Amino acid sequence: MLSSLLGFDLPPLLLPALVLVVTLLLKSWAEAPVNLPPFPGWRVPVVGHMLLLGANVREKLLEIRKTTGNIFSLYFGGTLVVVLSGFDVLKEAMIKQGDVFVDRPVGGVHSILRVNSGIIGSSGSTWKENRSAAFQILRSFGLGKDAMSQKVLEEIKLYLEYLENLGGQAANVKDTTTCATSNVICSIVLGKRFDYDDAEFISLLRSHREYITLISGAYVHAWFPQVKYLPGDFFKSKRLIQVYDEITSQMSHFIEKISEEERNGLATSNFISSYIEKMEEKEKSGQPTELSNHHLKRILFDLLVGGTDTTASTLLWFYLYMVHFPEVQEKIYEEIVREIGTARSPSGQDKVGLPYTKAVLLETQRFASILPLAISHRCNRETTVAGYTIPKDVPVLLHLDSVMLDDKIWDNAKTFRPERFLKGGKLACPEFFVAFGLGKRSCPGESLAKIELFLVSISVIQRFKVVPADPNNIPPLRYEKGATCAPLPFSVKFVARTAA
Ligand code: HEM
Repeated sequence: MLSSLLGFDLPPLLLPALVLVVTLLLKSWAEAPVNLPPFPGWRVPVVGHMLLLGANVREKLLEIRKTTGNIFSLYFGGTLVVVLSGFDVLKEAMIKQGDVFVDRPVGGVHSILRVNSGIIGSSGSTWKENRSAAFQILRSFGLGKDAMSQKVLEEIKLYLEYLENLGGQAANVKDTTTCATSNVICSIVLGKRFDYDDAEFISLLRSHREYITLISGAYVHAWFPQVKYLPGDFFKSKRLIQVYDEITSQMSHFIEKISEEERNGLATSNFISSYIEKMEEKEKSGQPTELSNHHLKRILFDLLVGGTDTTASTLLWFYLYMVHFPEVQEKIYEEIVREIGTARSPSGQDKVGLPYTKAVLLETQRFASILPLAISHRCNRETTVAGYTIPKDVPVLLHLDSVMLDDKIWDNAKTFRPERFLKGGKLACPEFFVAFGLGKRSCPGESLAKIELFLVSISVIQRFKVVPADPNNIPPLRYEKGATCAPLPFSVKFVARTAA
């Protein structure tokens, strides 16, 4: 009938396919809740807006913000997601309605990885009790106090020795820098550090990085979990689960080892023993508790993965910027010479001074914006933000990039200019600096990260000049894709200042 109307024959499957597409479109329109934040374009059946986002999601989201506004909706496959951009909208949601946006999404990738546990992946009372217990224990080990600077300085001594031994030769210091930052956490959590050439530990750290890279592509699994049943591993979902299992089994191994040392009276004081003690005390007293071995395993994962890669990536960006902006490096060195000199090593007490160096570190974090979408949240009841309705249980992305790289906030945001963090020679960090997130879930490791970044950077620049391996071929300012954006692998030289 249709063929005779058109005057030509339709391919046999075209008509049913057209009917299916139209039905899916009508169904998705009919189902869409009213007054949602606007969409940037058509929702394609099955894939939603995934094709619109393309391969460079980071650039695309910044572009969508320009055309669609500070709050917009997207469909990742069949899953509705809301993106919050710009400081005012983020503040309205994360600060003014902190309790509504405090939880993490459930389902999709979260259930595949069984991650509704520990700190980063949990919600509700599990999250509250475990985050509070973990950071209470970390504070008892000196987090946020001078004792922490001491631990960091012990590691820096060995890190500087390693750089010295490079003898000014070009090197990619990624593994060692990651190992050094991880050692600071390991010394508290496990009561021990690892040598920079410990192949097993380096392999564990590389697994962490692989996990961080793969998890950023995890939305494919979130909207289409069945991909794990497809032959092959095109979407890397099987590899993601494998890496996750490898890391968690390593965490179980750490717990078993410490428990055994504890039984044999050999354990030095550490986070694991303190957590188990806290958990047993609560159990004995009959108090209901969400502390458990299962959560402990995931907390170790959170602290080692969350606390290592972020700090190490920031330090790598710092080295890269020093090579790109040698005049900034020289100003840091002049400040170090003026305030500390070259005869003594930096100490925790120096953190009250060196405003220019601290401004450079803030600018490094702003410019690199290593967690462009933070970690996804969930709206736990229907609410309104910027006049739009966000339905209950919708995953919410915090578009930190939109704040850190906003020309309206930072004059000429795409230029590296540490002076923007100085006022009358003093450090001034405005509330728009959201590298550690904002609201109830903001980074609990901020004080540790800041002291590590500060002490490592001044210790390195006091002793070495960071120069390009090849002055005619400076490594580009490009990032590796992942949940955190580390710079692409690069080599530089650490030339001893006395020889420079
Ligand atoms: C430069 C270094 C770091 C940066 C830029 C950074 C940034 C962030 C950001 C943006 C979040 C997400 C906030 C949100 O969900 O809204 C976060 C969460 C978190 N960070 Fe950090 N972080 C750093 C270092 C650390 C360190 C050293 C530790 C460990 C001591 C740590 C532990 C955590 C944990 C456990 C969470 C999850 C908090 C929760 O879900 O309640 N981070 N961090």
